[in-house]
Amino acid sequence: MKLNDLTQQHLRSLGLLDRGRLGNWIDGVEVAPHDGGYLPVRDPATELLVAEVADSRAADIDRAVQAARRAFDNGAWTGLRPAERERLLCRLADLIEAHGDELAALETLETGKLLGIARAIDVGAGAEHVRYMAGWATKIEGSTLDTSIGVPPGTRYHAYTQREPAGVVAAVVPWNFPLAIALWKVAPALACGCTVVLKPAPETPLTALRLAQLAQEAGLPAGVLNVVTGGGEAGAALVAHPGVDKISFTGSTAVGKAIGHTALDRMARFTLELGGKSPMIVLDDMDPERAAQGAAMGIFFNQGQVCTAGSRVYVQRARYAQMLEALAAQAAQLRIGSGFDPQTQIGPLVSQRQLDRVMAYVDGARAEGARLVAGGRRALDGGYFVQPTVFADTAPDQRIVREEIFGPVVAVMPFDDEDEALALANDTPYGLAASVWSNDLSRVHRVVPRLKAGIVWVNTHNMLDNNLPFGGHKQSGYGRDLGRAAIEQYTELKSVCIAY
Ligand SMILES: NC(=O)c1ccc[n+]([C@@H]2O[C@H](COP(=O)([O-])OP(=O)(O)OC[C@H]3O[C@@H](n4cnc5c(N)ncnc54)[C@H](O)[C@@H]3O)[C@@H](O)[C@H]2O)c1
Ligand SMILES: O=S(=O)(O)c1ccc(CO)cc1
Repeated sequence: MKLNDLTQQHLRSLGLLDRGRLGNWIDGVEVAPHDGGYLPVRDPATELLVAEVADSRAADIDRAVQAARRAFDNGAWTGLRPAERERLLCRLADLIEAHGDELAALETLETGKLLGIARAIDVGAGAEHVRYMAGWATKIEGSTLDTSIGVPPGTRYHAYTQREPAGVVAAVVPWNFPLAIALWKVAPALACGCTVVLKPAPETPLTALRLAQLAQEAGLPAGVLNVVTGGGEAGAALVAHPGVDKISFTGSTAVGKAIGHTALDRMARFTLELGGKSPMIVLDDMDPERAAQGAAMGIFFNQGQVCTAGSRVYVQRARYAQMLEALAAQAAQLRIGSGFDPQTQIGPLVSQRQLDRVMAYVDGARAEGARLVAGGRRALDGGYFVQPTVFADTAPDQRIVREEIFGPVVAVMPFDDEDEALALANDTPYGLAASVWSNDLSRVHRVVPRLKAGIVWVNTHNMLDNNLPFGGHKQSGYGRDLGRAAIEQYTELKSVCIAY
């Protein structure tokens, strides 16, 4: 199969055709894998091979961690004045923006996502995030304390706390927002004076490798940001490496738990951003058309490959039929196609594996007796496309209600009162996000505190901000990305006590 004309035209204009084989980025240079081979990177819209990247093994990981260790220990980055780190990170943000067309095209090429989303979120919000975190480099502070122990008599103490960089950071990221999520980890780590080994998902390594080159162009010293490509084996070797002080992972809950165990064995610090099964609660004072629009955005944005996707929608019974009809109509209208086509609203899923996984959930839901009201089939010829799919009247114990699908599939269910809505919404091991849809402030204030989720939206869904800490309750994670909270994740607190 050939790259479709649109993709080809777009990539040729940016000089991105025929990327060939790409090695790891270690210590400021491209390095071929030591003993592993190469992994294919495919365009999900056409299934065509677009590049091959290193399938890294322990020796490659060791080389990258050693480079990051040297760069940390020699003080070339950590020892810089914070204002200088800020300046270099701002330069990196400028370069990300200056190469925005290229980075967005690479992101669409490897994920299949809409070019507009790649431009706005992975590139636009990503660059803003680097700038936001650069600002923190000069604002990391501790506190002074008045100690009054008075032992031995006559001795006084002056005490203070300071935050120090956590050390060498292993950042392991997924494929849904490859550049944005990489930057959520790389930017605060670098702002705090850490050095980084970044491992992107095997499906989406291209923007991470380009980011490392841009970091060098921005003036970051060699070894400060290293990128190793590969799959689970590479990730496992990285997080188990004794030279890694801090692990920052975004991905599935199963892998996150395994990483947590590995980290605890040597007491490495860790942040885990994991899966979700996020509920939307629509109260009966809400306009069902508006709620349906919100639900469509909540579940179909990025083909549902969003960890906060609103994949369970609970609607108060008086509005249930209307809202279901409106949501099904919206799902049926969405235009499916290449992410490079500006008319497209739903692109392909990221891989054959993800397509098979999502279709297994859809087929399983049918077999379990869920009522299909929209979609339910693969779309187009070739490529990993799935129709936006709506199931109704699903039961709390069905797999599409309990398990994370990570695709454009939503289950819509009725409820009678707020207590029932909250019981259903909280009936999950996950606790990443939730949304409430109502214009009645008293009802909103009653419901929000009772939702067990790291972020709760009111009359919106999937909205993140660089300033707003993001992470999960329950099995959706440990620690936080974004905002000031992220700075705490990449620093160690030290107390200093001086007798005088
Ligand atoms: N909470 C969040 O912020 C957030 C954001 C996006 C995605 N996610 C989650 O990510 C998942 C989808 O992404 P995925 O399929 O790439 O997840 P995944 O857990 O399979 O892989 C994530 C990353 O971990 C690596 N990896 C796999 N096995 C590993 C191991 N044993 N040790 C170390 N690294 C390993 C992968 O190569 C990849 O880079 C979903 O569950 C989704 O909810 C969470
Ligand atoms: O990383 S994710 O949680 O999947 C995510 C959610 C929302 C957005 C857009 O605001 C980006 C990434």
